[in-house]
Amino acid sequence: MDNDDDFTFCQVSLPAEQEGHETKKLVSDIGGISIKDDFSDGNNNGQNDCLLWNENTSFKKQGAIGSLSFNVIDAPSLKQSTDFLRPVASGDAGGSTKKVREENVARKPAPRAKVPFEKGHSQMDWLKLTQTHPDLAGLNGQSNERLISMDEVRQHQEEGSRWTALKGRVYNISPYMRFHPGGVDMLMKAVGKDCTSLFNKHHAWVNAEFLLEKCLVGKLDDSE
Ligand code: HEM
Repeated sequence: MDNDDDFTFCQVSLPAEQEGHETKKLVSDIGGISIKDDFSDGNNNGQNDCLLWNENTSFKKQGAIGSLSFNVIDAPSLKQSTDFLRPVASGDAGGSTKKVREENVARKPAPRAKVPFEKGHSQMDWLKLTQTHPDLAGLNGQSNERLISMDEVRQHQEEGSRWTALKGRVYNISPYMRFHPGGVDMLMKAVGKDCTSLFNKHHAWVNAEFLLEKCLVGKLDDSE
């Protein structure tokens, strides 16, 4: 082989008389092996190391083949993280594999509700706009640190000045409308309101503070 990174998996059949014993042995060995996705660059204190398992997993052995590194871990330490694969308690031991498969089919993730973005309205286009537009929030020189009441948020629902409160901050989301991956209609539900719970319901992982930084008009006055 010219390149160490090239490898091929192939299925190998064993002679019939060995198959039962050997297969059992291989299955139990495979149960204890897991491939580690090694993104660590030595500067991140191993923060990216646990992409495939949680940090409670104990490593028995580490090694490398060419540029691929691997860890052998205790199968029991995986027990917790693979709990979702286990069948519901049942007296039927023989049917358990089938049940596991059926459960996995039943647990399809909910379909994504993303809408295709219009030309020139990708997330990358939005980031470019935030770097170049002088006043996305429409502040006209006002400070974006003033306290804003919910009452004032409710009054801003007009094109060009649609406000929402999110996690204690008030944003003018008008310029972001057509860039929102969930669509304009969804984002309209946030206008004139505190949209924190709606936001968290759909995508608590989204970093709105960063995305809407340039749309900030003030801090929500929660003294009401
Ligand atoms: C106000 C600030 C908001 C920001 C900055 C924002 C941003 C985003 C981003 C970045 C995505 C893509 C997420 C991903 O690819 O994983 C997204 C998707 C989405 N957003 Fe929002 N969003 C906001 C508010 C809302 C609100 C209030 C709703 C609901 C009423 C909503 C509904 C959705 C939906 C349905 C999707 C598609 C979900 C999916 O990808 O599965 N968003 N939003």
